[in-house]
Amino acid sequence: MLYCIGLGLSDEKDITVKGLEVVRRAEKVYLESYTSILIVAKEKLEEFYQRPVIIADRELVESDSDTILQGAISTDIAFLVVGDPFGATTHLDLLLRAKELNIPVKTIHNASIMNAIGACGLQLYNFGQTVSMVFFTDTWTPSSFYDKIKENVGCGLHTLILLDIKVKEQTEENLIKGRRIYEPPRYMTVAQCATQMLAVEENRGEDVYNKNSLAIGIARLGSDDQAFAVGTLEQLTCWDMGSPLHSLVLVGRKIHDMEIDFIKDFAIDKTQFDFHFAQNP
Ligand SMILES: C[S@@+](CC[C@H](N)C(=O)[O-])C[C@H]1O[C@@H](n2cnc3c(N)ncnc32)[C@H](O)[C@@H]1O
Repeated sequence: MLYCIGLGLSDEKDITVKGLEVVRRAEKVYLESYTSILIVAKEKLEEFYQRPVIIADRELVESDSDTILQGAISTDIAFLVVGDPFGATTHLDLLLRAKELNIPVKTIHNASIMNAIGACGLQLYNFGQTVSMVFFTDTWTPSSFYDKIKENVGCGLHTLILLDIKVKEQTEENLIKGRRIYEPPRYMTVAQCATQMLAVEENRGEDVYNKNSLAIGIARLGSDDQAFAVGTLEQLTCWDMGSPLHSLVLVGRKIHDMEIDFIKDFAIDKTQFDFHFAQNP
């Protein structure tokens, strides 16, 4: 059996009792390591689970999945995913391959950025499509997120923006020379996201949002030092929210008075909040 087990959002103790029971008896325990991270290192998980944990990078999960799946034909294999196994990235390719091999799959769910986001004070009912923001390069500034935000804004809905994670990146030179040397991991910040959003708005010039639009920066949701910062996109371009992971929510027009009262508490500048709120396009 292949068990896909959600680890929740913060540390080793977020795993459910059901999940922990499987981890303790599974033949092998893999940790998917490229779509999200916990605030603790793998060693901390191993100590708490009392089991060795094998890091599963993108290559192993997407191109070499049989290495994981062969074991699941006759034994129990635990595949750990930070957050919920079906929150954002769904690993459908792995599940389809398991199906082809007639391997039964069981999922043990957990909190995800997709549902815990309500902690920022905005109601899940009022969110539109979730979008992803990737790191722009000198030659690549994808803006497909913009059209989805435009649809959300058109309906007055909030937009959750998930931010890029780059692990095991290689320089052009190392890639060409086939060297397995990797750059340090990069996690997009709220400030980088706000900056890229404004650059795209300037290019498109459609005024879907602008520098006065209200947004909420979210950092390390679910951990003891989780942080929220409410401000205009312009304010957030230079707001430091500390260590990863970060997400950003663009606030929509459909907003209840209670949501307003709640988010006001996180305002970067409380004295300006009412003014900024009134200006929110
Ligand atoms: C692919 S998604 C997360 C999928 C994960 N399986 C889940 O259910 O939460 C990864 C992105 O979600 C956001 N994210 C995940 N956990 C977060 C957290 N604790 N605080 C803030 N943002 C988070 C970040 O933008 C991160 O780059």
